[in-house]
Amino acid sequence: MNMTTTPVPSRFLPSNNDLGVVAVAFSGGQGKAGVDAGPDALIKAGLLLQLQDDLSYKIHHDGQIHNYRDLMPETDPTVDNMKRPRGCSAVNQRLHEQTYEHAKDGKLVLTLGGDHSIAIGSISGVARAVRERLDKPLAVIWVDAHADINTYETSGSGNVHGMPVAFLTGLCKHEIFSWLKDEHQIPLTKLVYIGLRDVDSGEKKILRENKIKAFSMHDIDRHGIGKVIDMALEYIGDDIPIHLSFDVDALDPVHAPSTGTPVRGGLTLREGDFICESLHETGRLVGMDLVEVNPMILAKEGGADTWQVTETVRAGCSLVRCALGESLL
Ligand SMILES: NC(=[NH2+])NCCC[C@H](N)C(=O)O
Ligand SMILES: [Mn+2]
Ligand SMILES: [Mn+2]
Repeated sequence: MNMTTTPVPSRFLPSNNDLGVVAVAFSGGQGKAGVDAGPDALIKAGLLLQLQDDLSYKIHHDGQIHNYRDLMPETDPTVDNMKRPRGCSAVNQRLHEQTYEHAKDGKLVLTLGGDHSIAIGSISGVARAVRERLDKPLAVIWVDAHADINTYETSGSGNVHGMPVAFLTGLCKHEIFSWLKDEHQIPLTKLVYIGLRDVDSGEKKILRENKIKAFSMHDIDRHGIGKVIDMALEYIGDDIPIHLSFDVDALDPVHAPSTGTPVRGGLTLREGDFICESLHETGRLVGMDLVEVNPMILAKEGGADTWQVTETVRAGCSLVRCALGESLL
């Protein structure tokens, strides 16, 4: 271990298998219906029972799948190229409080989405707790086909699920999101991407100009997933807690077809699980998001129980179990 770094105090780390769960039925960060049904599909597939019975977690879940309808404005017109900005902001502000409440007593926090815009709230809430308890920033490993680092100025779609990293790192600020405080930001030097293969040209410029660490599918092909994880963890350093934000579209559509923006040429099931297992092994994982499971997306092709939905939900459950300590032997 590098002698100049202070290890993360164990009093912070999730030690007693307490797991805070927040289920977020939100789809307003993008335009396709159905991603709000993701958490229900994951929970109905038995995810929380598996975590409790097989992995011995004490689950702290309010039993709800939050749609935050009380927070939704009646009309939510586009502002500065952001679609449904007020709903996105209000949901994330509430979610921020929910993940913060769990993380502040040292619980590991699992957020089930929902589209990826919800990482604005889930991650900033965990980052706030880490800052208060440890006076350290939070590192984020963002596993995704996409960089989700558009600002409202660079975004071609106007969908906020393509912007969460820009908000979380402070590259993008907006008065509608004024509750998001600078001190809960993720430093650009503590952010690592894995799995990228569909990055917009404006995003490439942002990645280059800010020297953001990113391992694309090309890098995974070249080095193998084991080496890529080693390099990612070395880059972050061994002295801070880690949040894993896993967009199911990082997996190849062969394994996770039921998602809104699938991109060919992605991770295998084992590569995805391996990333999660490796982060569990660090002992420094304090939060995880699993997002963009959309059980409705291919349903029109033969009812909601198509093999595509089953496979995607199974893959999502497996990723979470691996991040929370399931091992092969
Ligand atoms: N979380 C996601 N699946 N994001 C896809 C983003 C796609 C595109 N880059 C956009 O900004 O609209
Ligand atoms: Mn994606
Ligand atoms: Mn994403």
